[in-house]
Amino acid sequence: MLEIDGLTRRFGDRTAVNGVSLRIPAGQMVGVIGRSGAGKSTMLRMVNRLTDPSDGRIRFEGTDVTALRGRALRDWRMRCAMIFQQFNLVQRLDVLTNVLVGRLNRRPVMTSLLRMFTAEERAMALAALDRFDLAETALQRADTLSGGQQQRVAIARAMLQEPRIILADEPIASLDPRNSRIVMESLRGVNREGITVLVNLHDLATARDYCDRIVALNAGRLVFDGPPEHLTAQRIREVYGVSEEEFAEEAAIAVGATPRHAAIAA
Ligand SMILES: Nc1ncnc2c1ncn2[C@@H]1O[C@H](COP(=O)(O)OP(=O)(O)OP(=O)(O)O)[C@@H](O)[C@H]1O
Repeated sequence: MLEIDGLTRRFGDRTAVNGVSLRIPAGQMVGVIGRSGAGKSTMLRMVNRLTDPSDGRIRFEGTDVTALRGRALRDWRMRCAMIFQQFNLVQRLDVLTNVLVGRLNRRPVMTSLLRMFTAEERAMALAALDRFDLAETALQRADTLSGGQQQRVAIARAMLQEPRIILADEPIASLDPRNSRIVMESLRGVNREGITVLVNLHDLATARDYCDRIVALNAGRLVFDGPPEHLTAQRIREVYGVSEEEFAEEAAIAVGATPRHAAIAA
């Protein structure tokens, strides 16, 4: 269980996340939605402690994540893998090594990359690539892969961390509809193994299609928390004061993506 209580983050006089409380049982797939600047990224980054909260508490299975320091904080970050919109692969390294990077935080010093990994770890990395249909790309440089393939490599890398939670910040915003589907299916696949997934999405339809639960933020506050079927077009209008289409367009422009309905029409 991930417990978030009164989580708040201020940047100067701006409150990016404002008193958010959530209980997320292990194994849930939670979609986080909201307009640009609503605080979605800040919330995810606080869970992983890339950003420190100004107030409030995060607990995971009884451990106070907000108080972790040093080694314990590094261990938490390993258990709580992040996936980003821009994949964050090391472009000049091959795909296999990029996946093995998921094991690196277990090691004190970075020396020669490949020699540091055991045969067992390399087998794990290959199995992860194979699972996402990427085994044949293992020895290619990362920058020769398509965006969708790179994002799947990022998911494979996250899996090598043996995470309990995956935090995905707009993982499909740079992808076309087909690759978006493949990546969302990959995330759903790992979720079905019992890994909790929190995924920021600008596209409501995707959130509805893939998530068990939707959490909506508006100006840092939690304004909706429930199953996808409760997030009706009318509810969107009540919460955000705009139609679902306007919401989608605005959010897509903010993350530099194409709204799904526009992409399909194109
Ligand atoms: N490091 C920072 N310094 C100052 N302000 C910040 C910082 N990070 C975020 N903010 C501000 O906090 C608010 C929430 O930003 P955040 O990126 O979390 O929103 P978001 O919902 O993820 O938006 P988007 O979908 O546009 O990425 C915004 O007003 C943003 O400008």
